[in-house]
Amino acid sequence: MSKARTIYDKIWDDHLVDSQDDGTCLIYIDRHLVHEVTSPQAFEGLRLAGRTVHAPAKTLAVVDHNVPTTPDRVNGIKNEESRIQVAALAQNALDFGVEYYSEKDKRQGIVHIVGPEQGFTLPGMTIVCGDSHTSTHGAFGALAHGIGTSEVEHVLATQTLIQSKAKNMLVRVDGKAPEGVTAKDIILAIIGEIGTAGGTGHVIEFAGEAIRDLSMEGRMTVCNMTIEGGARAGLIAPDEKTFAYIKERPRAPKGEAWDRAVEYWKSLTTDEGAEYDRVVTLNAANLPPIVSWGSSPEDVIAVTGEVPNPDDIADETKRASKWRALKYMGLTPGTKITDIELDRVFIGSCTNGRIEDLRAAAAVAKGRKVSDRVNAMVVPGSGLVKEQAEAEGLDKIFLEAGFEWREPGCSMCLAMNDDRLKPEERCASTSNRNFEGRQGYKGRTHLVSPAMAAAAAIEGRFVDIRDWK
Ligand SMILES: CC(C)[C@H](C(=O)O)[C@@H](O)C(=O)O
Ligand code: SF4
Repeated sequence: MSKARTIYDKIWDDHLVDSQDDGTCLIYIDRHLVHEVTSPQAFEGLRLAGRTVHAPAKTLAVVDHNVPTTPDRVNGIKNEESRIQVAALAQNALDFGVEYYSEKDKRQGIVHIVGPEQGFTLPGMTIVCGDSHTSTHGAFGALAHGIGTSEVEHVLATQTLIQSKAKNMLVRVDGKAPEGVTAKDIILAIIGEIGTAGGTGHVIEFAGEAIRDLSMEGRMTVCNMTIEGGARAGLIAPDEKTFAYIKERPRAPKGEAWDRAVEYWKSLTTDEGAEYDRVVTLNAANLPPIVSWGSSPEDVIAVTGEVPNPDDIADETKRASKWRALKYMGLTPGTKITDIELDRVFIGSCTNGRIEDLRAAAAVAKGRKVSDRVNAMVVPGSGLVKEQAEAEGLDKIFLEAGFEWREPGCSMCLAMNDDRLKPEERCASTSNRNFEGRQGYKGRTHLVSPAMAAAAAIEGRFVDIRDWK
């Protein structure tokens, strides 16, 4: 009998083109997503070498990082650097015959939201993009990871990638998540547990009742932040929820091809008896809503908690780094999380910019008003998310409550456009990174779920969504 395999092993085996004695392998890439930040030199490389894109139909380009999110963007991008980068992608896509969604196309949005929406992302596939949060697509049981610009060029030219096989890690989240505890809280808790280097060298498979219970949107949130736990990729075995999400998407297989695909997708589960190199288990029933307090996604605490005291850390280097984080964040040990006041709230990003996230935030915002001290914005993850939200009247709820309602893009997740924090401004953000300067020079980011962010906008400080009426 052949060896029991994990879902990662299976996808890997199905894509292996060549393997050398030293472990260097060549794998076939099924899907390549391209955005404006990491692709210009790659296309330039092709041009210089006189090469073409090997499989244009397996490549999809979309602008997200640099596009402004104000409605006047249809009249042209004012910021010169952004304008040049966006124009370069448009030109490259045209020159190389790659499908391209511009800021004027309603299918445009954050690359990791667009792929699944279009049915471009499918189970069992290998998917790459010059972007670390490509791990998002693992929610569909695809092997998806970020690559560097020289690899983008390699994939464009050959539709293959040089890789070595990673180790297998299982993160099992048992139990039922309590009301008010979301996918975002689950993944923040996991990163808090394993640390930002915890997944290094591994592909993480997420399993367990709490993961199964998540919607596809929630699973994408979990896989999105796998990269913040240091892992190469994260994935979740596909199931009926996955198939239901994909069915009828523009690029999903149709008719007989659909039936054959589903049959294959059903085989993408980890075999009984397959071995993992590392196993971590958590119980979702014990999880609270979580807020990050520092400048690393592992710096997390329950909303009911207090800012920790770095002096309690034995390791000297770590202690110093956490003191630095507190100084940067303008916080003192012992401060109750619910006493932290906010200036800004950002609801959006490839972590939490999907329709379900906006629904959760709108449910909190409905009939309420954003605090006078807070400037809050909602940025749908794609034009289609925006359209759906507007059809449901969510835009009105947000606008009446005093939130700004924007056009799709990465926005204040990383401040590559005009959406950014001023120095020392404090923001509750549904994004995935709280590094120094991430949302603007000297800006202070607290990572939270969409409902927690919306409630913080209304109260002007963090509140425990579980007992907030
Ligand atoms: C700009 C891009 C290369 C980057 C990434 O790789 O993740 C960005 O999307 C981010 O979230 O920091
Ligand atoms: S939304 Fe943020 S994390 Fe996602 S791709 Fe854009 S910049 Fe990166």
